[in-house]
Amino acid sequence: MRVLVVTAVAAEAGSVAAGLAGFADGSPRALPGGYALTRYASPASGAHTPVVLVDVLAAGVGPAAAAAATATALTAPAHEQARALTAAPSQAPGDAPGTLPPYDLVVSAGIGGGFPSRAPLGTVVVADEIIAADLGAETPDGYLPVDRLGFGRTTHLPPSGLPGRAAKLLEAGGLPHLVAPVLTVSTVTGTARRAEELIARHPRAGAEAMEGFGVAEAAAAHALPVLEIRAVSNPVGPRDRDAWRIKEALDSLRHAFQLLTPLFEESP
Ligand SMILES: O=C(O)c1cccc(C(=O)CC[C@H]2O[C@@H](n3cnc4c(=O)[nH]cnc43)[C@H](O)[C@@H]2O)c1
Repeated sequence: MRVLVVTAVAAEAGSVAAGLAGFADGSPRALPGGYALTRYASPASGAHTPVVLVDVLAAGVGPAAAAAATATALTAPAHEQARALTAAPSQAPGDAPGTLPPYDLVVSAGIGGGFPSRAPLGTVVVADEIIAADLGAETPDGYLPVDRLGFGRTTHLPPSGLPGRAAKLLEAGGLPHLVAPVLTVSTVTGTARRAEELIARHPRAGAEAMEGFGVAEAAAAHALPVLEIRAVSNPVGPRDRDAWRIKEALDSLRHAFQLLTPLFEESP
């Protein structure tokens, strides 16, 4: 299994990496465009245990940065192979030194805002839908998402069963969690009115964050399955910076990845 985990910032990438207990830490790899990812490899614990490679990438904040960095990471094998073939034309692409492998699963991970009645601080929300919640048009009759305008889509679905398998692992580890839609927004919610609007449109939503849909768009362009994992750092609602619990959320994120590693040994 080869997994690409995309976070927004280095602190989130650090929590993901710290959760990959027992994994060997590879050196950072430079990608085109100035991106860098770090590879972690599971220990080979037996002849029949597949080695899991997890690449962790800090992509920047927001859906556009997330999509750009994820797409770059997903096309890097082609870049790397082309470069290796130019250097040594007789070499088969799969054997090229420095070749980055393709991936089996892409995961958007980080902290996020939780809708307080269902995802209080510290809860880990596993997305069963990844929804672009502000990609559309305002009209006198209300908001219209882009798909209702006849363009593109606003929802990506993880493979059926995968969020449930993730939830079982979190349950077994005693980590508070919820399987629910995660909204992707370009503007962090800062009023009760906006939070109510979002809930009216997406009554099952558990959390909001700023990258999931961008990561999912890039994964979909490469026909790869996607998952989103968010550890709640603050409530969605009126802006209150004193209410942020970033350190605790980063710790929940670390714990979540510690518990989720068996998921990466199965195919999605
Ligand atoms: O200035 C504020 O009021 C404010 C409130 C919450 C978060 C921010 C950020 O700039 C963090 C963006 C960063 O973290 C994720 N995140 C965390 N909480 C939320 C949230 O409530 N809504 C949306 N995104 C959130 C996000 O994915 C970004 O990577 C500022």
